This record gives sequence, C-alpha cells and structure tokens, in this order.
Amino acid sequence: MSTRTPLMAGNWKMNLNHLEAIAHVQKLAFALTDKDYEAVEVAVLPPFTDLRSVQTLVDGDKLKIKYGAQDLSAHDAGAYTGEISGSMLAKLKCAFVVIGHSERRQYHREDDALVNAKVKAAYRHELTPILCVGEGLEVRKAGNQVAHTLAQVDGALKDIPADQARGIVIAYEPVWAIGTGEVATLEDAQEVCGAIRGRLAELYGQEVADEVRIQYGGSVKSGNIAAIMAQPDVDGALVGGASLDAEEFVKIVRFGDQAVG
Ligand SMILES: O=C(CO)COP(=O)(O)O
Repeated sequence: MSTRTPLMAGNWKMNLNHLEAIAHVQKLAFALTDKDYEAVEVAVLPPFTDLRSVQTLVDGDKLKIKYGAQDLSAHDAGAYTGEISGSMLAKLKCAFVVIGHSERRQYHREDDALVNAKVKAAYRHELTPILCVGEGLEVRKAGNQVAHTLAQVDGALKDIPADQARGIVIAYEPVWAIGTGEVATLEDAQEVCGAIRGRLAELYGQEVADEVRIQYGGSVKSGNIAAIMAQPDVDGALVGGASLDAEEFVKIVRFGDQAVG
C-alpha cells in the first residue's frame, strides 16, 4: 500500500501576470480547505514574474498551497543573460521547479544532458524537481513510448544519488496529449508510469521507487481526474490549461466533481 501523498500541481505556462496571479491564488485559498490539504499536496507553478507576489500572499496568509517555477538555469550565477538561478528561486521559498517540460525540450532544444544539469542545479538549492518526460506522437505510433520515456528518465537522473532521487517528482506527459484534449487512456498512463517506477527500482531499489511520486499530465480535467488517479502508479497530476480556472482546478484537487469539505 502506497503512502505517497498525491501532488496536484497547476502549470500555468505563460499565462497570468502578477496581478492575475494574486487574484487566482486568493480564489484557490478561499476554496481549499484543511481537508483538501490533508488528502493531497497542492502547488501552483506560475511564471517567474509572479513568484514574488505569490510568495507574499502565501507567507502573509500562511497558506498551505505550495509554489514553484517552470524552469531554472543549470548555472548558479554569472553572465547568463535572461536566466534565473536555483538560488534565486530558493530565496523566494519555491518548493518545486519544473524541469524538462516538453515545451522546453521542443522550443528551446533542451536535451537530456541539459535536463540532467538542471536537476543537479535544483538539488544544489534544495528545490524539488518536477521532471517531465514523455513521448511524441511518432514515437507512440511506433510503439516505443516506454523505451523513449525511460531513456529520458535515465538521462535526467545520471549521477543523481538515491538520497536525492527519492525526493523527485516525475511527470509523465505524453506530448500528443498536451493541450490537445486528447487524454492518454488509463492503460497508456499506467503502462508508462508503472515502467518509470520499475526503472527507479532498478536504479535505486524498490524502497526509493515506492517513495517517488509520479504524476500524469496531458488534458487533465475534473471529468477525467478520478479515473486517472485510480491508476496504481499515478500519484497526482500536472495540470496545464485546466489549472487556469480556479474552480476547475479545485475540482481536480478533489479528484473530480464531488466536494471533499
Ligand atoms: O503540459 C501540461 C502540464 O505541464 C499539460 O497541459 P494541458 O493540461 O493543458 O494539456
């Protein structure tokens, strides 16, 4: 029986400015109850420019909602114009940082070596990586989704010791299901999430593998979250579009339409 606490995280991508972020987090704070936080961990992942505002709100009102960034630099400081370091995120008390999202792999040509360097940078600053992996449509059509995704896991975790790996969050996000309304079938999600846990067991042993939270991401909504969460190796969701609607995100946090509190 798993003791993993599900992580429901909203990846806002490049949406909501810092004023909108404040209004959005206020709505979430108003709706979420202690009962919700007992059942799951809730996080928002806003753009960098929102983080200070979100921190101020969370600190000021002692909110239980956690937050993090959508990326970080592999470097800690220096002449890297436009980059944001892990130490800057830690200073803002970020708990999480998304690494290797498919949109960064695709549009910013991030490869496994860079993703690995970013995972190491996150650990240097005690940030929990939300490592994104997953195959594109061509790979899926060829039936190579497991091998492709596990190769991304291997690449990202190169030289990462077990005591660090046990804290990671891995998000399986099949690229063809992101923002398309196309949800992976439950079998698809479980197949790859189960394979990821299997690979973690090979790399670090079963005890570590059993601790790691594996999220599903890709067109998650209140109407499909319950079935997704019922899969044995799925420990939460990384939600894009649906996380921009506070009411809808709260329903997702509650595994669907039924109210918890
Ligand atoms: O990429 C995603 C989360 O990181 C998923 O996005 P959607 O939920 O909009 O499909």
